Amino acid sequence: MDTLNLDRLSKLEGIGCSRKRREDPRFIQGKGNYVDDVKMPGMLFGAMVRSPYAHARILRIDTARALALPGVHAVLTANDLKPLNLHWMPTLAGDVQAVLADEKVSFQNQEVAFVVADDRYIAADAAELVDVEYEELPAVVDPFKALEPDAPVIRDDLQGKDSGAHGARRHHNHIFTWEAGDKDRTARVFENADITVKESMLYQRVHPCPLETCGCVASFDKVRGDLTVYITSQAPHVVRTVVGLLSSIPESKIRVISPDIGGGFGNKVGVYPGYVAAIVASIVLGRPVKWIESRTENLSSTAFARDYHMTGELAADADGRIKALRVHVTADHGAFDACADPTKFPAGMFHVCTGSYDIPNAFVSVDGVYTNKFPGGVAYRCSFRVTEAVYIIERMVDVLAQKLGMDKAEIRLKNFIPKERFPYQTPLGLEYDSGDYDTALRKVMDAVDYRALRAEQARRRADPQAEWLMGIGLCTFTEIVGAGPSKMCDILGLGMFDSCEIRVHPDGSAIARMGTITQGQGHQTTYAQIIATEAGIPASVIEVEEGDTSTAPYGLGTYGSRSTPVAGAAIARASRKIREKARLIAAHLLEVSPDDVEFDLDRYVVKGSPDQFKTMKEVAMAAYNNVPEGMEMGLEAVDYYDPPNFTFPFGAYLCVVEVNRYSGETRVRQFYALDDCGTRINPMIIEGQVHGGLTEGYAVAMGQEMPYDDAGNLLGATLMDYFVPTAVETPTWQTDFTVTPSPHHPLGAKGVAESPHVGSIPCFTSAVVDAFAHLGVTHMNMPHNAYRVWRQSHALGLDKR
Ligand code: PCD
Ligand SMILES: [Cu+]
Repeated sequence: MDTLNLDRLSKLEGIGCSRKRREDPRFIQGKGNYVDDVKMPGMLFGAMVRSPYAHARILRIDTARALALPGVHAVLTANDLKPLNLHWMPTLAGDVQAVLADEKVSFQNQEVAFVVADDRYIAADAAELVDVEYEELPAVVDPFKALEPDAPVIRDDLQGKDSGAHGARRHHNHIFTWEAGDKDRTARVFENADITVKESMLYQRVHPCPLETCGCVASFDKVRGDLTVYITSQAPHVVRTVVGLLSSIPESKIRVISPDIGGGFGNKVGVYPGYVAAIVASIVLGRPVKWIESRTENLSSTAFARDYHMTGELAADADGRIKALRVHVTADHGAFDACADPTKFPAGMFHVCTGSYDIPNAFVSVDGVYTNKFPGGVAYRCSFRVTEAVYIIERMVDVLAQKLGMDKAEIRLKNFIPKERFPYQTPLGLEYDSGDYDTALRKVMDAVDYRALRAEQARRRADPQAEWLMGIGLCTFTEIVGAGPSKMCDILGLGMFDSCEIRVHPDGSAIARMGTITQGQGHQTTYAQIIATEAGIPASVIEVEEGDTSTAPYGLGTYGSRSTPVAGAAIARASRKIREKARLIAAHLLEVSPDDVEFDLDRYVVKGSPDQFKTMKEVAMAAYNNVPEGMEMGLEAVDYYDPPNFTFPFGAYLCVVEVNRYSGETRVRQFYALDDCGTRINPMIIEGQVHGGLTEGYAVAMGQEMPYDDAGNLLGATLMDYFVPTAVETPTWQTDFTVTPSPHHPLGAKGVAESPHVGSIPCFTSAVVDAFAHLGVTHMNMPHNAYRVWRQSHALGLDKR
């Protein structure tokens, strides 16, 4: 391209450009607008009264003392919600959840009553004046114990129901059994295999812990009958539909606005009791009501992640060819099944657990179980149980390599799905769109000099005095993102498409609106880049707006790295519709046939005579005064995109750790992350997303957990206990990429934001275990904090001086 064209190209700041983030100037100046910044005239504040017990009968609630406190306007309990039929609400998983506890509580910090007062302080004081009399019941926090015959009944409301939203229930605390694959054939392969390995592991309960906690401001206008809800939600349209269904207010009278969001990470997909309570309070009192969670409320009641007890088995030939995979999961869902998954998949996309490998036979089953823990099961930087799936397969491949005495990299290279085999049908029912795993892993091995690392490790292992043990971890993962094809994926019956609407103004600038909502990812920056390339409008004059249901087209929201695969495609297609109409207008202006005009970056050129052209800016003006005979005025387009399949980003990660045999301290010496997300829209944003995902992966692998005591007390729901790494703890990341475009996405782009989280977690475990692997250790459960790692060292006698 000559310099003139390069100049025009760079002015567009389109796909592939590391354009600076449009949203940052307001964030770094403290000018963001979050839910807690919303202030309305006459606004009241709500606070929750919560249960101190994990399991108890409620004998009596006395609100008199609270109501007597000056400044208190109302105290809502289940009894107030009953006439409205709102004391229970449906969950995304087809279960129901108590909004305010009805007769009994089933987890610690469960919502019992909602106090509304003039300000936060009065509300908090009044919450302490609500007298609740409990009769404590035995609690169960272990899903295996919950399935014992005489285990306490957690859900009285389900007694006698032998089936639920996902089929048969075989015990009063059993929720569902979900299966995929061929059980009998897989069993036969295991019986006849040369080698089999088996390992059980816990992917511990964690919490997404966004910086901004959950909250909303509900405002019901009694005169007009309109309900406006400002909410920190990853799916504002879905919230509008749910609120409409629950309240019988028509959706046309409900406006849901997600303003700036201080991180979502799956925590802000669901509808929580606090939202319902604030909305009801606003309707009852006719005044705006704000409810904002405290940190402890966030960490103990809205949406945990993981809590998967997994057993994996692999069958292989003596030379290391994998023949079959079998996995069983006991999934602890807490007291209500509120997992945020597409309706048909109670274990999300767990069946991506055959990973990057060509495994001919597989069978997976998942049992969901109730315990006295808070509900959730959200996709914490993971597209619905994908991180659990990647964890089990990556761990099992390591375990198999160990049993065979093979190198971890070698066994992977031997079993990868070859790139010629895509689209690839997995034995668990998915079709991978594209991949090139071999190239990715080899690139990483070269970049880090894998052989030299192994040689260094061998020397270290041979030295009995070495204080620091060296471990090398590998992970070659396949993600599944972009939920999803409506034939497979829906939420409450709504297909998981997404949308884009673009309006080009007479001066050539534009506004674009989508059904997704950024929580920090930078959509305002990257979406404009797609339009720039596809419609020839400079990104700098495109406003991107999301999150207001009164202006944005309906969409299912942002989670599961679905924005690029789904909304990104809608944006490309809407832009192409604009481009097509613009071409007809340009031809009209140039007085030639439309077939003789072609699109060139930012203009329409008469084929063969580059001097004859109309710029997109000129066309935009003409769209409002001079269009071809019979054409409608204006220049706008809408697109609703229902993807034909998911996209399957992948990556190869390597981690080197140093483990102190005396203290258990683990230092990450090197972390090399190669990601392939197909076509890259903004390389700088991708790198930032990868850094963020790796840091959250480090958090989960090395420190995050939500432990309970036997009475069901959550130990440590504060940031004193719950590990959120700062710049001090965070290792240095090295990033790299390959580009394998998705064949079915209009831009070839796949999601990227979750991959680093999903891929890094097993990589850290792989590295820590590897430090002890020569002594026969095959697995260590997370989190790999110093105490737990020291215990391993101690068990092997390594900590003796
Ligand atoms: N190829 C490509 C891809 C992508 N990109 C970019 O990057 C980003 C991202 O993307 P994605 O992957 O598509 O994704 P989304 O959908 O957008 O998002 C979501 C994600 O995102 C992440 N990241 C982040 N960041 C921030 N800052 N914040 C937040 O919150 C967050 N979150 C997280 C999570 S968790 Mo879930 O919800 O759990 O499921 S899911 C998730 C954006 O901006 C885009 O545009 C590009 O450029 N290229
Ligand atoms: Cu997940």
